Amino acid sequence: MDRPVDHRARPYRSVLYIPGSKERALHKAQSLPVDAIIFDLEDAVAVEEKANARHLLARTLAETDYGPRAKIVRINGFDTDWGQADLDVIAAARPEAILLPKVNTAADVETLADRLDARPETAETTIWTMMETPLGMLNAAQIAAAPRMAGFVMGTNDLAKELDSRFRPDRLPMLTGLGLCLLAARAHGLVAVDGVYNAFKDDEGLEAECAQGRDMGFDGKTLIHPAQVAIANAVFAPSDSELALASRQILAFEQAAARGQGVAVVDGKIVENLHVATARQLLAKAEAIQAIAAE
Ligand SMILES: CC(C)(COP(=O)(O)OP(=O)(O)OC[C@H]1O[C@@H](n2cnc3c(N)ncnc32)[C@H](O)[C@@H]1OP(=O)(O)O)[C@@H](O)C(=O)NCCC(=O)NCCSC(=O)C[C@H](O)C(=O)O
Ligand SMILES: [Mg+2]
Repeated sequence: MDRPVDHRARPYRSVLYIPGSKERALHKAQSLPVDAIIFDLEDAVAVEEKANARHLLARTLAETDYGPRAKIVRINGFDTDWGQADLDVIAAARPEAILLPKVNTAADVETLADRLDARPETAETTIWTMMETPLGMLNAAQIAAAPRMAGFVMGTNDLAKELDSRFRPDRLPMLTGLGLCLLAARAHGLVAVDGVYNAFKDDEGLEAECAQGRDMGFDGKTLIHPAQVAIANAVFAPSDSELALASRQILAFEQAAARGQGVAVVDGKIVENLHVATARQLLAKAEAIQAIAAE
């Protein structure tokens, strides 16, 4: 039997949006140390630029080597005038993943999956969804289980609009929705990336929001400007002290196991096999980050 694909095997600490209409930014991304790029044809592209942007993006994807960065294309929804044309043009570039905005139900994903199934060039393309509507968040578990699903991206701007909530540094109005999506993502083995921090010159605010997202369990943060990349990469990478502790936990547990015991104690805290699994996961993540840095 085939082993299930581990969508979280590669890092997604920094996921940068680039408007598909901005040629200079599309080229700049080749030199930025991001883990993934979302090439955007939706909200970052003005209506009058939609057609040009999709052709510019298809050409750029065909001609440009983005190295180890994961490449995700956000198309417009199929309930707009542009969604189907976006897919028709972008499919030829064999995108790794298509990101569908404003998804409300698993049926939205199935519609896209059927259209991908119908084209040989998108046989390997996975689906990511923007989680940004109240209905979508309430249906997160069914959406996560839909065909070809590989990742969730939180759309906190749209969610704030829909909730009519105010910006708060602690993101209290968002936490229920973010938590529902994280539960669904983890239940179905998906990547989960946190929403953007709009004030792209406020490093302190960004760092605090990244730390909150990391504490909650997100894999990384979506970003809107290159100046945000270093902070997200640092906050979502395992720290030196976390790695040292993980190594000590594994060693202590192995030594305890050799003595026939199922529990070790490190720094006054118990270490059981589940903690060892987390420690191994952390070391694997650090290795994956090193591997893409070396490419
Ligand atoms: C926010 C910006 C409009 C600022 O643009 P600009 O004033 O041009 O920035 P700079 O002059 O500081 O740019 C310096 C250089 O960096 C390049 N650049 C800028 N932004 C990007 C980027 N995103 N990716 C790659 N490169 C970028 C510039 O080209 C300059 O390069 P160079 O001249 O060679 O030095 C702008 O940053 C921007 O448009 N950001 C993206 C906005 C966006 O994508 N928005 C949509 C996604 S957010 C969203 O929709 C979330 C979700 O749906 C929700 O609901 O929450
Ligand atoms: Mg949005």
